[in-house]
Amino acid sequence: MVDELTGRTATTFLVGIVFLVSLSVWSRKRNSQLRAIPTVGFSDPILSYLSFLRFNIDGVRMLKEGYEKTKPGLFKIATLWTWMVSPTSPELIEVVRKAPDNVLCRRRPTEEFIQTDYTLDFLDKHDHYHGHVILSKLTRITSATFEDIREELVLALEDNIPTTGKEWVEVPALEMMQRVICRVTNRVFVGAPLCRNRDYQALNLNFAINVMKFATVLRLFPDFLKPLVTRTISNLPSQFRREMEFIRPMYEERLAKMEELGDEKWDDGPNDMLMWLMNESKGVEKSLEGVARRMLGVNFAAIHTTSSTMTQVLYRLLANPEYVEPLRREVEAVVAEYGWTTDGMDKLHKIDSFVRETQRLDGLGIVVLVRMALRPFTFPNGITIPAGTLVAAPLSAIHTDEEVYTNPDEFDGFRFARLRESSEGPVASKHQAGVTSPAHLSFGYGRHACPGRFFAATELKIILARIVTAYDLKLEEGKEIPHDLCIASSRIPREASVLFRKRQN
Ligand code: HEM
Repeated sequence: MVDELTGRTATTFLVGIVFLVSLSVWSRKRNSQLRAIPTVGFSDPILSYLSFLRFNIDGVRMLKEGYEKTKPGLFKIATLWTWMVSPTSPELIEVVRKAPDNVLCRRRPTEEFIQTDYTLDFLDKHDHYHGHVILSKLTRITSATFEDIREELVLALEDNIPTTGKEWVEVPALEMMQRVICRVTNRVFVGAPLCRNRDYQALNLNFAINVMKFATVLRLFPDFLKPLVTRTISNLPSQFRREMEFIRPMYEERLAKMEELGDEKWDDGPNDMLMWLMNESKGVEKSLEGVARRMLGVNFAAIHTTSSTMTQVLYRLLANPEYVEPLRREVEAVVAEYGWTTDGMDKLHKIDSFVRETQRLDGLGIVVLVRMALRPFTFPNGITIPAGTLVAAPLSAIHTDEEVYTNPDEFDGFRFARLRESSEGPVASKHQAGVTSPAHLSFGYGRHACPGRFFAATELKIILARIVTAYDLKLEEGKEIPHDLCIASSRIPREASVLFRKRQN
């Protein structure tokens, strides 16, 4: 028995050694091709794994170090299987932005991270038409849709912040924002009353969490086992079925009407995401199942991103309460002149700036424009990276570069409002929330920049405007805002209780 155990331990040990040696040989090879690029942490094939571990908890500092030492060049940091190469100048970022997808691919890193083949394969692989729908339809919010958003927001905040009289109520900020944003967003995706259905909201909120959990488990398995693991434990198919049941009545009614109209245009037809997807989808994607999956996918992209950002905005406001009064005054002056309208939203420069500044310093990730080289790629400085290398812009370092921003580490809520007022024409609009550039990358940059960014910016602004004008808010005595949780390249706000009451002055 003891002999058997010793034998088994020795075999495991031997397999481990062989594995590490092969890994080392293999990574030495990949390393040699990138020798010309300075490393943050260890360049040595084996020790570089220590740097990979460090990146998981200390990424912001490592990016800053690489950025400051190598600007305007390139630096690299070890990831588990490959190297991540980071461009540090606007010119190099432009080079990455312009590279075609068959050279620097956007889809491949996401495929690995979300395991899209087994979770959301329909979203990326076969047909990306929802991106066009988001950009062309969701961005152009009509005044009727804007009025719907406002109405839903007022009701959603009342339901989720149950204030009575002058009493303060304690609300978990992140959870509240998730519910509010899920409901408001779905007012535009499926309309009322479905957007108010708690089970429908829970399905859309949990779907994203379940995808991420399942992808984390799947990454532990070799490729050949993934189909089996998916068939055995994935709960995503049952969620697709539930989404189908929720939208079935609307889908079938609309389909019948569309068939009845034939080639004729449905002039006063519904104006929501469900309808846009039904109109734009083709072939199998037009089926109830195709549209239901796509609805879940669009919710996946929209809800947690916006609600985490809005939570960060709220935390910045709590940490800097001196902004509340000037924000209130701005909203009241604008609403008095334009009402709660899209035109009015465009005039909320301070609100806009506060959101953009929060995204500059907080945001949801510390790198962006993440691409994988599918073939060797040569930068203008002559350095070639081999296929399989990751490329990613060091967002957190760029956003805190003193050559780009004055007092870059200071939260200056009206920074972008001042920049906007001191410039004119198209240059002024560069500083608006939702607009991307090599200096402000929270929504990405270039042809793969977030297509939902203008909608997200509108939501964030109207929510902030409503909260400052309708509520007083503070933290409980002695409590502080928790720092965001930074793991590897992701950054998410933690939960905190916030005290709200109806506005008193
Ligand atoms: C504050 C909220 C949001 C943030 C911070 C955010 C951020 C991002 C970022 C950084 C990317 C990747 C860009 C790149 O790879 O270069 C992205 C992609 C994407 N986002 Fe957003 N997003 C937000 C809200 C939304 C909303 C509301 C929607 C939809 C309604 C949406 C839909 C998408 C889609 C479909 C993509 C993939 C685009 C492509 O591959 O071409 N996002 N987003």
